[in-house]
Amino acid sequence: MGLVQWLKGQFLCHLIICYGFLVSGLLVNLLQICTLPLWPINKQLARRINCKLGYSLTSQSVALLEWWSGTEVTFYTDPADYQTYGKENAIVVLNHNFEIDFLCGWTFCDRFGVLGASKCLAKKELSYLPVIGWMWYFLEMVFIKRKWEEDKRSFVQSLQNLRDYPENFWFLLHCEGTRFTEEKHQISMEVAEKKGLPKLKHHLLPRTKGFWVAVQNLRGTVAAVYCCTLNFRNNETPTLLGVINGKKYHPDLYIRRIPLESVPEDEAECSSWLHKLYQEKDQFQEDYSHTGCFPGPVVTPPRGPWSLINWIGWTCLLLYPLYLLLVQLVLSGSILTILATVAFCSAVSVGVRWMIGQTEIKRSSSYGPTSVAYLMLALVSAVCTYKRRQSLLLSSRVNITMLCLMNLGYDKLISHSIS
Ligand SMILES: CC/C=C\C/C=C\C/C=C\C/C=C\C/C=C\C/C=C\CCC(=O)SCCNC(=O)CCNC(=O)[C@H](O)C(C)(C)COP(=O)(O)OP(=O)(O)OC[C@H]1O[C@@H](n2cnc3c(N)ncnc32)[C@H](O)[C@@H]1OP(=O)(O)O
Ligand SMILES: CCCCCCCCCCCCCCCCCC(=O)OC[C@@H](O)COP(=O)(O)O
Repeated sequence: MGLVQWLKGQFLCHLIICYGFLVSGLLVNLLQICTLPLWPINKQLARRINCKLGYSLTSQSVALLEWWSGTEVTFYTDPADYQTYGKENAIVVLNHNFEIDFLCGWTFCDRFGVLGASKCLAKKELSYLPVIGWMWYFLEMVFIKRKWEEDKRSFVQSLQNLRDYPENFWFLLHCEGTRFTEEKHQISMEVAEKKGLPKLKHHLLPRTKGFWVAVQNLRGTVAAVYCCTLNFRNNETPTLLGVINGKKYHPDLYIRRIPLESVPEDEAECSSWLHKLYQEKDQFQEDYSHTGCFPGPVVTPPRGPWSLINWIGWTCLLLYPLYLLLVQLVLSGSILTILATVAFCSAVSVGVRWMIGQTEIKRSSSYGPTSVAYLMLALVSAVCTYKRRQSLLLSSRVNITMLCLMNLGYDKLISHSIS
């Protein structure tokens, strides 16, 4: 192992990286707050400034991936489509299987100059993430609770707000709505079977409502759907911790441009269209597992220097005051102050570790019912069928069980199991 590679694995380096990310992030958040008075006066200028600020923070992660870990995303796409990337607004549909898929997404955005403005449909919990979540709020990211009845108003409003966005943006949608796990896959394939849809091997069954609503509300604003299929060579299972440790991964990304006019307007037709798209994506993944590549020529734009320049700039800017502070601390000779500083640094590193934890699939939410709930439902529905019309007492107990399940958020599945 070379010296540089050894250095990349050292805790001190990680501490410096995290310190830079956190402090620059908080400064970016502060500057974003300062743009608040500008919104009512010149909204478009405020948005542009926020895009630049967003770039300044997000591109640090791109630099980490591309320059620190040396990971290069290989792009497979039609050269004619390639000419349009970055010059139009688009809805990006991407599989949700990997812990660093968002980082690969950001690299893709950065290569085509839309990183600062790009958005995604994200679960509400992400909006509370310190630094990143707060930044997204100013970038007009669309957050949802993943409960349609509660989401529909704010979802549509947030999309409508994007109609006059002053910069080209890509809107990322993980239609599966949650990250792939074997358990969720099994359950979603049961739903597929009930709906008479073909089974998918590499994807969860897509949820179609969010896609349809996005397409309907962004017609005339967005020119195309970019169907993106991401995989990693040699069955790699990449992690953010691996990237921070300087581990190089080998992602392949297949992008197909589909003009928005070819997406049906009617909800049911749009839903079938999306299911068909996922069946095609599944076939691409299946072929990839045999051949190790996607169809279409490789067209990878070179990595740009700006993410690195920005990262080095922030690091230098923030390391100097840190250095002065440490020197003063040592010279002061106060044990109490030194202990307080150590405690503070430990708290920071625990905080960042917690943030990194949000990217880990093992901590994925239970969105989409768990198999335990599924088992309980099967039980409830069997009891219902057997005892229906027999005893008032029993049916009232079942009703109580159902009410409890509804409280746990499994109402959708209950109505399905009954129907
Ligand atoms: C390499 C990348 C390339 C490019 C990247 C480009 C750009 C990147 C740009 C920007 C990125 C910026 C930042 C991103 C960085 C980090 C963040 C990254 C990711 C965050 C992503 C997320 O948070 S994912 C979670 C949020 N997203 C979604 O949930 C979208 C999908 N969901 C929906 O669309 C849903 O429809 C809904 C949430 C809108 C509403 O859900 P609800 O359940 O209330 O209603 P539905 O109608 O969907 O549900 C009922 C129907 O569902 C059926 N059902 C039941 N169980 C299941 C199941 N397990 N699987 C599938 N379907 C199920 C049920 O039968 C009902 O069917 P009906 O036919 O009766 O309707
Ligand atoms: C220079 C850079 C240094 C980086 C230091 C590390 C700092 C930590 C960065 C944290 C970045 C957090 C981005 C979180 C994005 C997580 C996206 C994601 O994958 O969300 C999951 C949801 O889609 C679905 O949720 P589940 O239902 O699967 O649950």
